Amino acid sequence: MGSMGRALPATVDEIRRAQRADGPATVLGIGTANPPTCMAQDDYPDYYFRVTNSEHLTDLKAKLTRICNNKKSGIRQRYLHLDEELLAANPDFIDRTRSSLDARVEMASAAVPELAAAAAAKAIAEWGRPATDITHLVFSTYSGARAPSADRRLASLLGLRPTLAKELAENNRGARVLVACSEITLIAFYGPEGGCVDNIIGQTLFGDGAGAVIVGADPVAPVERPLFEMAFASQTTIPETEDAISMQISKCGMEYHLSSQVPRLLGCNVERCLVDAFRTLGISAAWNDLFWAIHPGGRAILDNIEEALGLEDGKLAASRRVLSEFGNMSGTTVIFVLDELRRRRAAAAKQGGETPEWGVMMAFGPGITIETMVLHALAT
Ligand SMILES: CC(C)(COP(=O)(O)OP(=O)(O)OC[C@H]1O[C@@H](n2cnc3c(N)ncnc32)[C@H](O)[C@@H]1OP(=O)(O)O)[C@@H](O)C(=O)NCCC(=O)NCCSC(=O)/C=C/c1ccc(O)cc1
Repeated sequence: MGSMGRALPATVDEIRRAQRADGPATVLGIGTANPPTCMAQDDYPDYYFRVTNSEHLTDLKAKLTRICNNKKSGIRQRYLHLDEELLAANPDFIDRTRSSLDARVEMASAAVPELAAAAAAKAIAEWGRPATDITHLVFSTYSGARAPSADRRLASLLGLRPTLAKELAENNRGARVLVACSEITLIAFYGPEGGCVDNIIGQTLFGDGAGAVIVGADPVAPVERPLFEMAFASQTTIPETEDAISMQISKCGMEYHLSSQVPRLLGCNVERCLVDAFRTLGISAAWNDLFWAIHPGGRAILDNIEEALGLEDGKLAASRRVLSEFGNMSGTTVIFVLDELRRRRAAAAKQGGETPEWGVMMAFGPGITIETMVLHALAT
C-alpha cells in the first residue's frame, strides 16, 4: 500500500467492528394484512359441510361443531382467501382424491406475495424510510410450491433493490431487514370425506394472513423510532416430535397433521427455553413481571402454557385476542400478537398504567420448534 500513498487502515478487529452494528437489533415497524372474506367460527360447520356436499356426515359435523364452539376453540372469526365463489369455480378442491395442486399453486402464487406486500407496506410506512432502503428480505410461507417463490415476487411488488444478495454479503452495519410471513390456507382446503380428524381440525383452526416487521440496529433518529430491542433469540426443537405437527404436499393439495399431544408437549417444554434465555442474559425474572407475545397455536396450547408458567389472568391477552379475531395463521400469527401487544401497551401507557419493560416472544411450528426471543420495550 505504501507505494499507493496509503497506510494499512487498521487491524482486522477494527475492520470487523466497523462492519458490525453497535446496538442490538430493534423492531422499527410492524404491519399486518388479511384477505377481505371474514368467516364467523359459529357459522363454519354449516358452511364447511354445505360447500363440500358432506351434510350426510352427521357425526363428524357434530364433532366439528363442538370443536368450533367459541369457548372451546377460542376463535370468534377467521379471514379466508378461498370464498364460496372461488370454490364453485374449483370444485376439485373439495375432493381429496382429485389432482388440484396446479390450480391451488396458481392461486397461491399470486395471493401470497400480494398479501405479504400489503402487510409490508404498513410496516414500511411506520418505519418511515423508503422501501429501497431495505437491505435484506427474510420471507416465510408454506402456502405454495414454486420457484422462483413468493419472496422474489414480493421484492418486485415492493420495489426492493435488485441487489439484495450483494447487500447481504457486504453490508451488515446499517442493514434494514424486512421480515415477512404470509399464509393462505387454500393449499390445504378439503372436504371431510375420507380425511383424518386432525386434518379436519386444521380446517377449523387455521386462517389467512400476512405479517411484516422491519428490523434494524442503531436506529437513526428522528425518522426511526424503535418499538422493541431484541436482547436474545434462540431456537430449539422438542426431541422425537418430528411427526407431531406436519404438512405434506401431494398432487391433491396439502394435508395437515396435528397430534393431540401438541398442547401437552408445549406446556412441558416452554419453561426450560425461558430459563435458558434468562440465564444466558444473567437476568432473573418472575414470569408475571414480563409482557408476553406467545403464538396462539390453539386455545389448549395457551391454557397449558399459562398453567405451566403460573401466569396471571390477562398475561396472554394479546395472544387470546389474536386467536379470537384471526384464528391460527401459522408463522404469521406471532407478528399479529406483537402488533396487538404494542397497541395494548400504548393504550395502557396513555392512561398512566404501568407496563412491563421486559418481555418474551415465543413461536412454535413443525419440528416441534420453539423459538424464544427476549424483548426490551422502548417508550413510545
Ligand atoms: C381447540 C382444541 C382443538 C380443542 O379443544 P379441547 O379443549 O382440547 O377440547 P376437547 O378435549 O373436548 O376436544 C374436542 C375434540 O377434538 C378432538 N381433538 C383435539 N385435538 C385433536 C387432534 N389434534 N387430533 C384429533 N382430534 C383432536 C378431541 O379428541 C375431541 O373429540 P370428541 O371427544 O369426539 O369431541 C384444542 O385441543 C387445541 O387448541 N389444540 C391445539 C391445536 C394445535 O395443535 N395447534 C397447533 C397447530 S400448528 C401451529 O400452530 C404452527 C404451525 C406453523 C406452521 C408452519 C410455520 O412455518 C410456522 C408455524
